[in-house]
Amino acid sequence: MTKVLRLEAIGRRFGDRQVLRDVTFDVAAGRMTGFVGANGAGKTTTMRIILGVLAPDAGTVTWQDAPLTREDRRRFGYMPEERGLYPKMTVRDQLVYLGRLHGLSISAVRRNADELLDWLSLGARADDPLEQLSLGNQQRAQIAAALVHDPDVLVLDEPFSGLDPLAVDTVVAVLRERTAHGVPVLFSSHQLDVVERLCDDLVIIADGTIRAAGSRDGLREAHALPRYSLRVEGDAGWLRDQPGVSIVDLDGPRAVFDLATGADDQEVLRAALSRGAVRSFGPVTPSLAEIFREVTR
Ligand SMILES: Nc1ncnc2c1ncn2[C@@H]1O[C@H](COP(=O)(O)OP(=O)(O)OP(=O)(O)O)[C@@H](O)[C@H]1O
Repeated sequence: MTKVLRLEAIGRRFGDRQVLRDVTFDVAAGRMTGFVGANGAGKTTTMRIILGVLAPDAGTVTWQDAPLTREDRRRFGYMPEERGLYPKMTVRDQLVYLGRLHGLSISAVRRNADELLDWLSLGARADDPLEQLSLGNQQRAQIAAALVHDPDVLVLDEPFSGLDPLAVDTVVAVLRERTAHGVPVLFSSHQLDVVERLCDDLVIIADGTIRAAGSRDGLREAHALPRYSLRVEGDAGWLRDQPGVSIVDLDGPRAVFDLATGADDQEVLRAALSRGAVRSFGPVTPSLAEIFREVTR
């Protein structure tokens, strides 16, 4: 039995619009899986199908190799796009209420709620109604709500939107603690820099189809170009005449260039050293933004 949440060949249409087509990917135990795509690509629809809020027209979602049951889904933590806490209820009361709804004992749920609120730096606001909190703090409360019942699987729709960089780090620490206990975490985000920094695995969706899925580092390698960056002491203009080199960007001592197939990177390095000091030289790995542009073109 593998602790994997698996989507296989999921299809969904709204009216005559096919919004998901053959959506297949895994969210593995103990991994943070970033789910990225443009507006309307199908992320929220996919997450709603995982949670059973919406039924697929085709395909299956399995957890630990078996089709998802209502009981499994009770053990999932979900942060929906439309949020959905009660504005007039205090933060702590809603967490306790939600934890009880998921079947936790009152003592367990109080303990979890207080721990999460502390961890998310919301302890001082625990007895305030949600509507009196800043938007960023309301967002933290939503995250606490998704986590309060110690879920087996976490599905979070845009958990980092509206958070400042420090708050992002706080939330990441809380999620990492969950993955360290083997929980699979699927989160959607528009912030490619944030996803790049903190996901282990990546799923890229465009127009309802999966364009790339796999480990972040594996995808980077798979999409790597024979591209290099070089910084020398003097002017790097000589690179223009170096065999096999095509310049991508040249700015005084700094250059980014592609190497033709078969050209030797060490040859370029030796050429640089023969002209003076070399401050840095190495391959350039593509950023997530570049991979995203390439696979969604
Ligand atoms: N209930 C619905 N009825 C009709 N069309 C819908 C419905 N829900 C979603 N759609 C359409 O399905 C497509 C996918 O929407 P979805 O919300 O899943 O995208 P998303 O990737 O989450 O986008 P965003 O990043 O903007 O939240 C969109 O074209 C959307 O208009």
